[in-house]
Amino acid sequence: MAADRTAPQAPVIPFADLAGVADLVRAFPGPDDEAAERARARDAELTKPAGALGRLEELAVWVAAWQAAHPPRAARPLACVFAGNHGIAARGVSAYPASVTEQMVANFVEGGAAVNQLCRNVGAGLSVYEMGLETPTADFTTAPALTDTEVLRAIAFGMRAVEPGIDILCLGEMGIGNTTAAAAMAAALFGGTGTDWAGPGTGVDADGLATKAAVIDQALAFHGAALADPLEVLRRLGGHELAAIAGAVMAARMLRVPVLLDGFACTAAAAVLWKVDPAALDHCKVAHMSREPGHRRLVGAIGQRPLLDLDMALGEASGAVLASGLVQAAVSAHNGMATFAEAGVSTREA
Ligand SMILES: O=C(O)c1ccc[n+]([C@@H]2O[C@H](COP(=O)([O-])O)[C@@H](O)[C@H]2O)c1
Ligand SMILES: Cc1cc2nc[nH]c2cc1C
Repeated sequence: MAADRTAPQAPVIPFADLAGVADLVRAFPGPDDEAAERARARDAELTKPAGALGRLEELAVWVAAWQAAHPPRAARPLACVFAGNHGIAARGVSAYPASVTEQMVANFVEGGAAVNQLCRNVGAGLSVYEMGLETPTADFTTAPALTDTEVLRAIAFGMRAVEPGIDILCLGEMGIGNTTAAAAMAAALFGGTGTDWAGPGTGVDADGLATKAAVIDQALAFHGAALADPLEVLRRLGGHELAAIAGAVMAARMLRVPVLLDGFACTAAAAVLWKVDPAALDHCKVAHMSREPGHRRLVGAIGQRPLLDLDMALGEASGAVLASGLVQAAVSAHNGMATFAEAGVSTREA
């Protein structure tokens, strides 16, 4: 399946500043308790020992609660891959040149990337958003990665990517250098040094890993106390695609679409909102545990337990799309199974 390619337009920016973004996050709607209760009640009637479908049962209830609907739906997943370039890539922190970001966008559009095949497998749509690839972020060791206007525009752009009518949103990114940005963001949000959070990314050698840790430490020292504000972490250390992911997470909450988060960079972008309000990611599940070592630490910090653990470290929404198949399985079982009464199966003995 080929991807839709969408060039950045100038979205209407619905906030005056980052404080307005934080206000919206703190005012997020909660889950629909009635839909969740209906899902739990139906689950208790289905022909299986109580709890025997394990986390699939919890997934069906979670989808109902955040869609505010019972029965839950999962037939229409949409994957959104945001692509951005990073000034820090010029510092030798990736195994690949920055030109690969644009080349992989072309590959997504042609249908040749892993995510295209994974989308085909679950019937997901795929939209690829180029976030001004000709304009990388500034090198965050000497300046904020994004200006105020750039970060607000990228958040607003990501918000617009959430199409009404979709059942599940799978978020992912493409951006050479962005595991360094993600590691810096994680260190700023949750403490620790470059060494604690840097990993191989696309496969840097020992020198590359040492460079990564060093640039993260330089960035933490350069930005200092300004990093106490989580949305400043996104602006100063993040990137266009990472801000867009944060915006998409926000819009999905408002539009009642459950979200699957992909690997390290995607989770780091979402973690900014968790730091604003720990309830902000309750409509999101980390889809898989990335092989990138910082991801394990990061998902622990935001209290998540990934659905899958397959030693993947690809990005491009691949793990999120795979996990959407699991959500579809959970919802199919929930909606389609017979109840004990319908099937004439004896219930548990008293
Ligand atoms: O999803 C992950 O956890 C993941 C781990 C390592 C690498 N990646 C992908 O590789 C790119 C970033 O790696 P790097 O080495 O350039 O920082 C970016 O396009 C990501 O989608 C993704
Ligand atoms: C080839 C390649 C494909 C990717 N997909 C997501 N990130 C990527 C990074 C590289 C280098």
